[in-house]
This record gives sequence, structure tokens and C-alpha cells, in this order.
Amino acid sequence: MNPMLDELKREARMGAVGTERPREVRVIDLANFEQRQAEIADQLWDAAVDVGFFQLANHGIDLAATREAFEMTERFFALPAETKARHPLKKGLNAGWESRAQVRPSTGTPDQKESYQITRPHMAGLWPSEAELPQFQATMLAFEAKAWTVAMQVLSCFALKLGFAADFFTRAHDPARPGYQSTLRLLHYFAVDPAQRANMGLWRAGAHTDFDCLTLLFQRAGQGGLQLLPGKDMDSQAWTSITPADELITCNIGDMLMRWSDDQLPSNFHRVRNPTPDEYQGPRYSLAFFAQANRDVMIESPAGKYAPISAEDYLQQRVNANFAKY
Ligand SMILES: O=C(O)CCC(=O)C(=O)O
Ligand SMILES: [Fe+2]
Repeated sequence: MNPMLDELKREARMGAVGTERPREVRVIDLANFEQRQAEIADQLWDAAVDVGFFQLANHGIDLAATREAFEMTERFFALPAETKARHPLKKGLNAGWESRAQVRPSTGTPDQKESYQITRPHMAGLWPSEAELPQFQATMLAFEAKAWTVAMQVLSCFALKLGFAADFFTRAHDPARPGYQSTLRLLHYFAVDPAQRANMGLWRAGAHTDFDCLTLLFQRAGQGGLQLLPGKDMDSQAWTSITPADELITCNIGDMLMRWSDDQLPSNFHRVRNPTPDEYQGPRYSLAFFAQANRDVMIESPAGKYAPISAEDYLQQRVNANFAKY
């Protein structure tokens, strides 16, 4: 048995409702990335270190592609439960469908959602058929590739600032290798059950940090609820609500990158709260791309603040702490 990861001990302390506090939400413009990389790297680094989170504009994924991915996501979740249940989550592989199965160490209660995870090498038997959902597989794989490209641009900036080669993280997340374990997660938070209206102790997604290097979160205007808390401010329990916009990507630094940077890049706590009684009570959809280093890659930081661990072992410990049911 491995000793409990520090990240899990931290997370277990974050279940309280806490308070709301405004923080600057910096929007980093990725236009003309090749020519402006050094400037963008400085802006990303400063936002990650000063504020703790940031959003991306002009990231190269056109709105039509994002909207198509969301439409497919809605259609997938609208399939009969028996159909989705034929493609169940394979916990060790981060692939497949689950419903109300994720229990966060912070809350101890299941998130009020269903999710479907796409991890390229492990999708055998997990796609709905073309008859059940035409064009789903092709649309979602194309979107995954677009998200990967943006994530690698951002990570190349962090690599430069950390003194690594610009392609350090791109090689660590190589989709051509069998150990690829980056994941596109489709999320559907259920419409609020009228009996639970105003139950602010019930979480659509309980407070957590992500297990990965970097998360790109795509949200839809009007479907709010995401709140962020930079890791460096965790003791304040003062959360910042993010207003969703279709054309922006909200980014979280995850725990793999925190380790890899000897804590220079702090991971963010985040959560999705239930709507307040005066807010929209309908369903909420989001798409999250998790850049998780390939299994065989060792997470070894320059200053050696953490003991080296393979990305495979690291991810499994975190997943096991969230999905006892599987
Ligand atoms: O849906 C969201 O906005 C957040 C999802 C999330 O944090 C996660 O799945 O890790
Ligand atoms: Fe998350």
C-alpha cells in the first residue's frame, strides 16, 4: 500500500461551502502563437503564479467545432441508460461512461453528474455504434486532437519558463505511443431535482484539484457554477465564480505539473456548485481535456522536491481514491 499522497490529504480538507471572493480572471490571447510565444509564455506564467488560473482567447479552435462537440455530447447523454451502460467506465483506463459514481475525497458524496471519458488507446467496445449515434466518434476524436494541440502550446510555454526544451511536455503526451493517457471528458450535470432546489451542500462536482498537468475546460454561456480557488490560497476557502463564455477556454494547472515544477506552478482547487434558487435549474454540459503525461513517463522535478513517480502510478492512485464503486 502506498502512503497517502499529499494531494489527497489536502483535498480531504476542502469540502466546506466557504465564501465568494472576486479575483482577476486574466484572458491570455494566443493569436499568432508562433511569433509571440515568448510574450505569451511570460503572460501565462505570471497568470499561473499570481492569480492561479487563466482563460485562453483566440486559441485556434473555432466556435463551430466546439458547438458541434457540445451537440454530440448532448446527444450522447440523451441515449437510453441501457445503451450508455453497454460502454461502462473502465477505471484503470480512464475510458467509458459512469453515472453518479465519482465520490470526491472532499465531500464524500457522489457528484450529481454523468460522464463519458475518451482515452484514445482504450476505446475498444466503448463507442456507441454509428447507428446509435452517427458521427459521434469522428467528431469527438477530432475535437480531442484540437484540444491536445492547444494544451501542448500552453505546456510548451511552461516548459520554456521551467528551463526545459520547448517540446518536453509534447513528447511526454505523445498520442502516437501506447501509453498515451490524456483524456477528453464529456460531462452532464443533471437538471436540479426540485426537492434539492437550494441545497447548497449538494455538489455537481465536489472540490478537487485535477490529477493532470493541465486541464482545458470548455463551458457554455448561461451554464455557470464553476468556482476556482488557487492552491496557494486554499486556507482562505474563498472561491471565485467563473462566468462561462463559449469562446474562452478556462485553464487549471493540475497536480502533475505542480510536482514537475517543484510547486512553482500551483494546481487549482475547483468545484461546480448547485445553482442558487434564482438561477437556471436546467442541465449543465461541459467538456474537459486532461493533459495527463503518458504512462511510462517519470515525473521527476528539477529540484527533487517530490520522489519520482511514473505518470501511470500517479494517476492510478488518484483515480482509485475517487471511484471506490468500480
Ligand atoms: O464541469 C466543469 O466545469 C468542471 C469539471 C471538472 O472539474 C472535472 O471533471 O475535473
Ligand atoms: Fe476538475
